[in-house]
Amino acid sequence: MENIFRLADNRDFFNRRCVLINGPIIVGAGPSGLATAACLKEQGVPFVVLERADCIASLWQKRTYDRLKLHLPKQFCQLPKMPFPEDFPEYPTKKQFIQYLESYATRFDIKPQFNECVQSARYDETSGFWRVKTVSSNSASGVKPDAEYICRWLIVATGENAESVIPDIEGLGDFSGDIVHASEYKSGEKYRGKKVLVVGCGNSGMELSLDLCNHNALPSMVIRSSVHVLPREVFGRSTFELAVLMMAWLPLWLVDKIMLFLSWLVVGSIEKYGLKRPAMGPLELKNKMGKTPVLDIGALDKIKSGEIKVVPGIKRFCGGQVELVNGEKLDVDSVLLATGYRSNVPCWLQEGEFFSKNGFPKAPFPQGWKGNAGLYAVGFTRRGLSGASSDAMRIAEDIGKVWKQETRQHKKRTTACHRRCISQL
Ligand SMILES: Cc1cc2nc3c(=O)[nH]c(=O)nc-3n(C[C@H](O)[C@H](O)[C@H](O)COP(=O)(O)OP(=O)(O)OC[C@H]3O[C@@H](n4cnc5c(N)ncnc54)[C@H](O)[C@@H]3O)c2cc1C
Ligand SMILES: NC(=O)C1=CN([C@@H]2O[C@H](COP(=O)(O)OP(=O)(O)OC[C@H]3O[C@@H](n4cnc5c(N)ncnc54)[C@H](OP(=O)(O)O)[C@@H]3O)[C@@H](O)[C@H]2O)C=CC1
Ligand SMILES: O=C(O)C(=O)Cc1c[nH]c2ccccc12
Repeated sequence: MENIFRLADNRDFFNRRCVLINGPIIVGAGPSGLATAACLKEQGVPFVVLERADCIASLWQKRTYDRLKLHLPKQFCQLPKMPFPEDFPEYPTKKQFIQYLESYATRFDIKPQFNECVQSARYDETSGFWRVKTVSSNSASGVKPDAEYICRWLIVATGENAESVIPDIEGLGDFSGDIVHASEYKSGEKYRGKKVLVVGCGNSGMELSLDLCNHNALPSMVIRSSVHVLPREVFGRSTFELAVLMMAWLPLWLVDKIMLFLSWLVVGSIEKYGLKRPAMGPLELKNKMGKTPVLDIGALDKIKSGEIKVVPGIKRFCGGQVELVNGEKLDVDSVLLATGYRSNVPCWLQEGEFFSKNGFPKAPFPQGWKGNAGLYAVGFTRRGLSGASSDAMRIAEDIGKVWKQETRQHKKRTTACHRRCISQL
């Protein structure tokens, strides 16, 4: 690869490969990393993408269930510079979305370095470069040595869902049945006839409970606090699209009130089924706390019919039983943890100014894409794929400007000088 230079003495004390990258490093080959890579290509900026998994979009390919579909209409989920194929439905399936991402990577000739997990990254004030250390995992093509990359720009694209959240609940470790996080659930097939406790009532908890019903399992869903459930469509129009249209004219609080009124018209009152609504409106809650409202695709009907039982918070697990905060005890065969995800940035990025302790940029959207010293973040807007696309375009334009200026100047320099720059590192 022309944008990678091996340093003269290219092994460190731990026998790590030391590699100088001419251009930015993108950490993560999910939709955010791919979108940024495509936009950089257009700007003529070379880059390297490092991905811990052995494929692109590993969240979608390896950590989601079979029946998953995009829950926002397709126009809100496509990446920059390449629309979805016209024959895709309004809500593409997971398979279609992955197919789209594969063709996206091919179209923009994006070839990530797979099986390389970024273990640490820090800015070296003295040299003015980022030092990025990776650990390689074994791949079909053999064992790669660990590496240290050195670069001017670091683009964090590891996602809001990098790690699964496993709650610390008394007795969970000793539970006698099987425990699976939503990210490992594929289908309800193997739960047929089983009593399944689904912990959590976000989009994952709701959709897994629905899938369990469709496979004749017996789900009980834990709702420990409150939740906004909105129908995915109102009167044949996407609820999300209606909200976006209204946001152009009306203040957020009013849009929230209208959304709740429309939801009430379509699904009626949900309180009588054990679902308490948060005090804050659905869009305000998403913006302020990052909590996504549930866009219902059928779980609510199953709750109304009693096929999904709603239960309050968990006190403890005891053998094959769960004790709830209201004192009720339930026999449980399996536990599904639909307890959400977290960013992994604090585990590897040695930086405390731009990113906060929760692994998200401190500045709210639309400011959280650019930090200091060549640091960028894409896909941490809590606005799904459309937020990632808007970050990606901003980042590429920003780096592209500097790149063009510098390459113009660089052309005037001699090759000898170029060599001197590298050997100074
Ligand atoms: C079940 C589910 C359904 C969703 N549905 C929608 C939807 O319909 N519409 C929507 O807009 N959004 C949706 N989202 C939100 C989701 O965040 C986006 O769809 C999208 O996947 C975000 O892309 P990303 O590239 O930022 O993160 P990811 O897709 O998570 O990609 C990040 C990549 O970084 C890699 N990585 C992580 N850490 C490291 C490391 N240290 N070193 C190297 N590589 C690393 C990961 O392996 C991964 O491949 C959904 C999320 C989930 C969990
Ligand atoms: N395209 C699609 O159709 C889908 C999209 N998604 C998206 O993926 C992202 C993640 O969603 P999801 O996985 O649902 O995660 P969320 O973070 O949205 O929800 C986590 C849920 O787990 C609950 N919870 C956490 N810990 C406990 C505990 N100890 N006891 C009881 N309940 C607990 C939370 O309750 P509390 O609120 O009280 O903290 C909350 O209800 C979202 O952005 C979502 O929109 C997910 C699935 C499908
Ligand atoms: O699916 C997700 O997690 C998203 O973040 C998509 C999304 C962005 N803004 C929203 C508002 C309501 C429901 C979903 C989303």
